[in-house]
Parts: sequence; C-alpha cells; structure tokens
Amino acid sequence: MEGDEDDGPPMLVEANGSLDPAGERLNGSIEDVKPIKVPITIITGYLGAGKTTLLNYILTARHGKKIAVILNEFGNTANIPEVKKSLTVNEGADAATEWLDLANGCICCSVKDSGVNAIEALMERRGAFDYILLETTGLADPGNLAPLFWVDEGLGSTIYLDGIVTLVDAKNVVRCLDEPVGEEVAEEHAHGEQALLSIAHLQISHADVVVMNKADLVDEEELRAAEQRVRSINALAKVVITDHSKVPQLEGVVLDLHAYDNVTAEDLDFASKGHSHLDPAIGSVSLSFGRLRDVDRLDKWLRSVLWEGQIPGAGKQLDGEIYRIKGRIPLITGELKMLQGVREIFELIDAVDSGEGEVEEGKIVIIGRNIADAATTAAFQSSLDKSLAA
Ligand SMILES: Nc1nc2c(ncn2[C@@H]2O[C@H](COP(=O)(O)OP(=O)(O)OP(=O)(O)O)[C@@H](O)[C@H]2O)c(=O)[nH]1
Ligand SMILES: [Zn+2]
Repeated sequence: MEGDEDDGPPMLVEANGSLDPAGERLNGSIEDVKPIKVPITIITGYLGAGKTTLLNYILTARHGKKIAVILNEFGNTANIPEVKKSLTVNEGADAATEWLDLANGCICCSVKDSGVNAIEALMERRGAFDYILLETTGLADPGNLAPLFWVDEGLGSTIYLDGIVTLVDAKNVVRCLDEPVGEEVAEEHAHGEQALLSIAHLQISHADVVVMNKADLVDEEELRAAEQRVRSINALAKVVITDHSKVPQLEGVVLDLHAYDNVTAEDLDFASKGHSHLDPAIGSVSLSFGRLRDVDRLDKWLRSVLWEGQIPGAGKQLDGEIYRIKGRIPLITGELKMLQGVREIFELIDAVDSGEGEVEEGKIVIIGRNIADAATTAAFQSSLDKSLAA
C-alpha cells in the first residue's frame, strides 16, 4: 500500500513551448505524407531518486522545444479498480484535462489502452509536441512499458519510444541493490517491499541512460563505487552524474536518444571490454563473431535463446532472464544489421548508414538476470560460434 504513494493522477504539462517549433516543422513538411512521429522518453527510477526534480528542471529550462511532460502527482491513492483519473495539461496559464481510464489506478498498467489515446487526443487539440516525457511510478518495471511504445504498430503511428532514462540516488543505490532479492524479480508486476528492491535492478537494467543523481551527498569514492555498480548491471547505458537532476544537456541525455532504432559502435564498446561482475543478480554479457553470410542462423539462435530460454547446444535451460539485447551484425556483403530487443521481443533491422565504413566484427550485448557469470558467458559464446558456423 505505502509503496503505491505516487500512483496518483498523472499530469500532462507542456514545457516552455512558446516558440512552437512543432508548428514550424509541421508547416515545413507538407509534402511529407508520413505522419510525424513524436518521440517518448520514459523517465523511471527508485522512489525519491529525483524524477520530479528532473522533469521540473526540464519544464523550466530554456530549450525552445514543445515538450509534453506526464507527471505522477503525489497522493495516497490506493489502487482501486476501474477508476477514471485525470491527465492535466498546463499551457502557460491555461489548464486542460484529458481523462484517463486507469484500469487499476496505475499508469504503467493502463498507458497502452488509454494513455496513448489521451496523448493523441491532446495533440489533435493542441498541436503536435516535439517530445513527450513520461514519468513512471517509483515501482514501475520499464520492461512492461517499453515494448508497448516500441513495436506496437497501433501506437507506433504517432508515438515512438526514444529511450528509457533511469534516475538513481548515488547515496542509496549500492545499499538498495545489496538488499536480498527475492523471487519477485521474475514477477511481471510486483508491488511488495521485496519487489521494490528488485525493481531497482530492473530499472537500471532497462535504462538507456542512467542519471546518477544526488552527487552532492556522496564523496568521490562513494560516487565511483555507485557508478561501477550501475555499470556492472548495465554495460550498455550511458551514465550521467548530476546534482539536483541538472543534466548537462537534454540532447543525448533525455531527448534524441534513438535507443530503439539505432545501435552505434560506441553503444557496445564499453560492454565489450570485460568487467568484473559486481552484482550477483544482473549483469551484461558481450559476444563477438565475424561477418555473416545472412542473418538466418543468428535469427534462429536468438529465437532459441529469447523465446525458449535455451542456449543451443549447451543442453540446458537458462535459469535467468534476458531483459535487453543490442547488437551490430556485419554481413559479408558489406551490409550492417542492427539487433534490438526487450525481453522476448527482438528485431533485426538495417543499420542507418553512418558512413563509418565497413564493420569487421559483429557484437551482441545481452543484459539479464543470472546470465553473466563466467560459465554462462562461455556457453553463450561457444553456442553462438557453433550455431553461426553450422
Ligand atoms: N541533496 C539532494 N537532494 C535532491 C537531489 N535531487 C533531488 N533531491 C531531493 O530529493 C527529494 C526527492 O526528489 P524527487 O524529484 O521528488 O524524486 P522522485 O524520484 O520524483 O520521487 P518519487 O516521485 O517519490 O519517486 C526532493 O526533496 C528533492 O529536492 C540532489 O541531487 N541532491
Ligand atoms: Zn503498475
């Protein structure tokens, strides 16, 4: 019950949109028949880590962008089935309200059905936004949210997932992660105290950017320890250190992340360097391989691992879970494919031409629970080698 304190009505607030660049962009692209897709960034993080502080900072920063911010208000609403909740839009002195039908009083469970509709209705009435930022409750597991915005064509029409930003509290994160983690980590949507701790792991493991906040409360040594711990859980995420959530810039930290439509060499670079496994629960595995003739064998291997939890040829079921996967796959033709996945959903897509020349080495990075120990890492690599050569 007490853990649900910020499941209150979400508020949609428009940040400093006075310059209305969206309007300009709309007018400038009349010949473009495709509807403009608005990027949505999910802001998640442990209770009290600084999510609201970050969003307020963005709301007041001078950026000339039209940003819709969906906030969770403080409140003490218990989860009551089938309640309608409001989504308030503030535009300067104006305030407008959309109604959200929150199935169990929690936006993360209902955003698919009504949150997106509300956002779309809002854009129809108010003009398109450049960006949408969605703050989830401190308990939300982003693994449930990400696929809704990422691959669902119905939603994909107007909104696409730009990335997940996870706020962590530099002072408390190590202690939180060291608390015993129960079986609840595997549960889809747990709200107990035990689960809360597990959710901290999940939120970090799904992050594309980790904002390590409250740097003012720790010394250099504590800060490095916290940063290393976060990187050991998620070697793919960019880590940004802040005081009062004052991110150095918005682009690449909160906006324009392209975390689900592009995989750069830099994204995979840190993960492939090999790191100590500081966290027994969640870690990252980096696999490498040469250029492939096509992606068929890799596709089959991925289906076995992600859909069946089976490492081909290793003769055992994975006793963990995979949360996130990214890769860059060069073909002998010179083409480059990119791999993107959240939990069991994955896609192999053509790389955007970055003009970086031919890529020689293929790389895949997997983040998950109970998969990053030395034995499992070796099993992944040898299985992949055999499957690709077969
Ligand atoms: N010392 C310090 N305090 C901070 C910092 N960032 C935020 N705070 C304070 O920490 C408290 C929680 O910050 P919020 O932004 O409300 O955190 P939140 O993640 O939105 O919290 P919930 O909505 O409860 O999950 C507030 O009192 C902030 O003023 C920081 O960098 N340093
Ligand atoms: Zn929920």
